[in-house]
Amino acid sequence: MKLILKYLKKYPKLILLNILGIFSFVAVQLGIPTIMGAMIDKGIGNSDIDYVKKMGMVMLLVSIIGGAGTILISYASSRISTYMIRDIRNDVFAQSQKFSHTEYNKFGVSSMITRTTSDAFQLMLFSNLLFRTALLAPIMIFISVFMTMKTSLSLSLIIGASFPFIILGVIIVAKVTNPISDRQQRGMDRLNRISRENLMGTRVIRAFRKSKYETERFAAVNERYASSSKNLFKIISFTQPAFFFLLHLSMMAVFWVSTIMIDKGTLQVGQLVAFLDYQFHALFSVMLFSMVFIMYPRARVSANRIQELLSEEPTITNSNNGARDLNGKIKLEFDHVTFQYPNGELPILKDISFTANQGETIAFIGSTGSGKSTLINLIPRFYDVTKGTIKINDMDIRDYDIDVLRKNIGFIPQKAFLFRGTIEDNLKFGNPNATIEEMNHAIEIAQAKDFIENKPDKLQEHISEGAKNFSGGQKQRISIARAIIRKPEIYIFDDSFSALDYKTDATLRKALREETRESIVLIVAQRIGTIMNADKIIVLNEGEIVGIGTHKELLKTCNVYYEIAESQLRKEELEQ
Ligand SMILES: Nc1ncnc2c1ncn2[C@@H]1O[C@H](COP(=O)(O)OP(=O)(O)OP(=O)(O)O)[C@@H](O)[C@H]1O
Repeated sequence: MKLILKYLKKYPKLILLNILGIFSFVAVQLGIPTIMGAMIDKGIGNSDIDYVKKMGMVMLLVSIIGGAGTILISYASSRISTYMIRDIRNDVFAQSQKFSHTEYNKFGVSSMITRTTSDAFQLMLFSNLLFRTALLAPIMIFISVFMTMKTSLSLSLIIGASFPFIILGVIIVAKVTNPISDRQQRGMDRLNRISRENLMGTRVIRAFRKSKYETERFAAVNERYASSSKNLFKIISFTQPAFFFLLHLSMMAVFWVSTIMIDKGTLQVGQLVAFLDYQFHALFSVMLFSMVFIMYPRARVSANRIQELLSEEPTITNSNNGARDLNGKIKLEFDHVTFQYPNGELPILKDISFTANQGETIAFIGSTGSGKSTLINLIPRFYDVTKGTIKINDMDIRDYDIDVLRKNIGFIPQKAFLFRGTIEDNLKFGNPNATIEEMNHAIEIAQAKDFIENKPDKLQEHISEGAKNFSGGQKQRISIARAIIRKPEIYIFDDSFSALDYKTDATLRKALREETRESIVLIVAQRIGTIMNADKIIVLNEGEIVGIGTHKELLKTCNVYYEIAESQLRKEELEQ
């Protein structure tokens, strides 16, 4: 509810329209039975056709006003709920942009998608119901109860007797549905997760002939989801017939008592008609109001899940008044850096120290899982160090404005990720103001010019979702060009040449050397050939530096490096 109230404040005009609609609706709905009662008793009872005509006109006018009120309620409530959910979705998305990898790992991508889609939708349904009925129903209940009592006190006691049963029913339903709603939304998370995994891993699933297994796995999770939804709808759908049963029961009692009263002359037929209408409004409004309480637990689960995202404090925060400039010649320094993943038990990097100066190429090599990617992920602050400091130009990177820090880094990830759009759109992701010359220069260095020229639409060639219409090597080269366009101070290549053939790899690195003369280049690679010309090679083993030096120095001083080189180079190359 707090979440809804917070967003509601933005739309005072629509709230006002909603209230206006509610009041005209209430006045009309509750005015009509009085007019009807008078028409029957004074008009039909006295055969006064003029009176019936006059009251008929009044009734018509009142109905038109009532119709306008209903339209106003629908207009205002649907607008408020739609805008509100739009704002919530925007805020959740903006918040997710602030999240570091730690928060992504904590929530899981699938759950974040469910929260912005399914949970937001649940909240929209509930808020729509809320704005239509939350104010309307209590006013209707209050006035129609008053009118029933005014029409006949003894008959109203009969209706009053059904109220405690309705309230008790609502409490029971709310209590029972709360845990089921929670299970249902978590089931939706699981469904999303499996769908995503399957859609992304289709080729693996087919290659390993696991389609049947995956279909069964999906069906099992889907069945669990359907079962909790079924239980929820069963309970909710049971409430309406139960309510109407109570309504009819009380109507029967009213008819029974009123027959006696009319016989005795203490009640008129018109009064009975008006009473029945008021009774219907009173009980129907109670039912509407009950629906708010019945739907509330489900909406609360969704609201809590959204609120949990919105109130999550990102672990990586931007320094207040962080430095806006890197100042002078670029220098990067790791000073006794230790790092442990928030969900991990042991440090992945231990006491890492090294310095990289402007114009230098530093390479990282080591067995898989030795911590190479983890190390370079610390530089753009995807994670923050656990101990020690990373400095750029002698200042802790946490003291820089995070945008300035990242603007100066050209990051080329292990798995090239391209967005749906054109090649040009993707290049401009690196620098929206890049000119055509700059783009051509970047694709030339990235050795992407030839294949782009061969595409029918050149730079305008369409990239499909997940860049499925490009090969692994082509994707890598576009993602390298995207980083070059930024002209960053620090280049980070995380195994970004792995999908290139040896010749392209060598030509690309040669062209890059010219381009990056004024920058620091950090390269993570598995191939010795890719890094042997680096100014400094850092050998990692189980998160520790076990060797620093040039290729030649390391061959002599570092066993781990020698073993890697031995497995990849010919004997003569080793002895050179
Ligand atoms: N998000 C994470 N949460 C917890 N542990 C992680 C996470 N990412 C990586 N690790 C662990 O950190 C260790 C180092 O992984 P990292 O990816 O840095 O190795 P790497 O040297 O780059 O390996 P590769 O050459 O195979 O890419 C591994 O044991 C891995 O399981």
